[in-house]
Amino acid sequence: MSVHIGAKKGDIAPTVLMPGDPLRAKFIAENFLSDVVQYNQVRGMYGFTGTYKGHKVSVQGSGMGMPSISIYAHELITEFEVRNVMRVGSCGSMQPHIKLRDIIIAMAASTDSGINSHVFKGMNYAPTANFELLQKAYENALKHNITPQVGNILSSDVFYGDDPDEWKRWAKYGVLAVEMEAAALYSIAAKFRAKALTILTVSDSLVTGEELSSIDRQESFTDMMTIALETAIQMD
Ligand SMILES: O=P(O)(O)O[C@H]1O[C@H](CO)[C@@H](O)[C@H]1O
Ligand SMILES: O=c1cc[nH]c(=O)[nH]1
Repeated sequence: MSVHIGAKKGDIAPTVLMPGDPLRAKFIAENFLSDVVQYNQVRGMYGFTGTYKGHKVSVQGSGMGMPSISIYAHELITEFEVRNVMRVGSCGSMQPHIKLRDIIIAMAASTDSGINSHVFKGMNYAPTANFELLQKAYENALKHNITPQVGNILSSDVFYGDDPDEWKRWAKYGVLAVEMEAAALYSIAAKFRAKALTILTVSDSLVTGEELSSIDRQESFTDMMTIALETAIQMD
């Protein structure tokens, strides 16, 4: 057991899907996995292990924001020998051509957070996805007739900011969308030589102001879940 994950060694698969929402983790386990065992309910941050097409896969909620995902990613990798982590999250589109429910694969994650500038003493580290996971996820998306947007995203510390136009600074430089965890996940995975990827579904548009409901965010992003699971079983 680690401080925040109440599992025994061996309870968690080497490849883990990580939604921010623990109820999205439950949805994935209940609807996509067989022979499911719940290994964690500490702090309500559910974690499950099951099989997908005969391969062992786990799904672990990360919570919202970089401090939260940092704790879970650190413990998964350093205490449970997890080697591949795929975040499956929601995001807000910053580009007019990226619409609600589109899929984004985050090749890189810019950030407004102080976490890495603290570690790198003010210099700028570039949190980057693992290429093997990215390539496999992209190909699996195409096989399912989904064409994902691939590029740079913003991992922000702020959901409700003061400046309603702040996002335009990032959009001007081609950043596709905003979420709140990928930069920390990529940095921690790199530090411990694990592989990480973030796949996102657009739940809001900062361009148009459209947004999906919380139940949609919890249960309806099945294309993203399928891409991640198809990729997971190629990592055995
Ligand atoms: O849907 P999840 O995976 O939680 O991701 C996004 O949603 C939350 C904000 O509503 C943040 O965690 C953000 O990154
Ligand atoms: O972090 C997030 C997630 C979804 N939508 C947003 O606008 N921000």
